[in-house]
Amino acid sequence: MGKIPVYIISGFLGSGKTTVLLNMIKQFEVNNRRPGIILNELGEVNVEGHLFNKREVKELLNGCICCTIQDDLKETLNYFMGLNTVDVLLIEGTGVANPLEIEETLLSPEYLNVFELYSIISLVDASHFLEYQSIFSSTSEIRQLLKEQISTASMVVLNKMDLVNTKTLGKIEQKIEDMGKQQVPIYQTSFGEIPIEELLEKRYWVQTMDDEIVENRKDRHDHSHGHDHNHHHSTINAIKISQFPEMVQKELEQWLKRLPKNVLRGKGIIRLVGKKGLFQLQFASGKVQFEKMGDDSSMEPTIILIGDQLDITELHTSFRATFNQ
Ligand SMILES: Nc1nc2c(ncn2[C@@H]2O[C@H](COP(=O)(O)OP(=O)(O)OP(=O)(O)O)[C@@H](O)[C@H]2O)c(=O)[nH]1
Repeated sequence: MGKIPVYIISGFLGSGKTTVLLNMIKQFEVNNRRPGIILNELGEVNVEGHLFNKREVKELLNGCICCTIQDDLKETLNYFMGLNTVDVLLIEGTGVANPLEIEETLLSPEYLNVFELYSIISLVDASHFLEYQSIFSSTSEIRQLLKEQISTASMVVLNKMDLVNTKTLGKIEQKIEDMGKQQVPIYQTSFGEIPIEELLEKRYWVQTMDDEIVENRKDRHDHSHGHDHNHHHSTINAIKISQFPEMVQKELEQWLKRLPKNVLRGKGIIRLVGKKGLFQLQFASGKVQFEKMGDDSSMEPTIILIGDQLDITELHTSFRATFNQ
């Protein structure tokens, strides 16, 4: 059996990684290929797990595979190695992962003969890119992390183009160019709709010379030794809100939109007053979405908020005050 191709899907919180991942999975299944999926979430539960029902999924929760739970990543890779039923592996990092550490794990000797990294696909939320890059509205850690997610990419996907105008696009392109990304393809899209052959193309190459790994991009060489990575996302945290009754849709929407700016992302499973069943909640790029889940869903209502130095007490108090908890 040949090596198992691996795709890493990176990109900041809410940029569209899961959207692209689901497109890729569908495509593999149409072609009778059996994808293994590794999902990593900062929160202690994955409220999107149901999107991957009946698939070979491993969830790594409550930390980032690029640092605090890197051993879990190795364990999971070992699991897929032993399975023999998976012929492609898709890894979605948390929105604050630096793909470099995942890449390095894959390049370590125990995995090099089993897995073959095909591409690091980096999603960029075009509607928030300039804001996240601005020293006035973002922290240096977030700016650095975004830069790393882009600079490690084999392919950049500029997503959420439906939310930006031409002038903004020009500024984004200039910024990405300033980051030295002229040499990799940059696709502009909405809802991650990129021709599948572009997504799946092998864009990452490793040569082995005298047992020494030489990466395809020399500009990153200093990263591959010394292992002195800065975990720029150390101030990012996630909080879980649970055990709450049905919510009034409008009230929840208003509460989310009024949250402090350091709340960068929200997702959850909720019940809505006057509506049957469970709903998937998405809060990203300042927009709130609700989607009805299947009637067989039986998860406990939960909301996960992710952001930069979130104040748990403040957010819980605000939640309780707004929803009379
Ligand atoms: N308007 C707009 N919304 C989008 C687009 N792509 C994705 N979304 C929405 O943005 C939200 C976040 O998308 P996801 O695919 O979950 O993003 P993610 O990168 O996996 O998010 P994290 O889980 O935070 O890492 C969802 O509500 C999507 O439906 C787009 O191109 N335009």
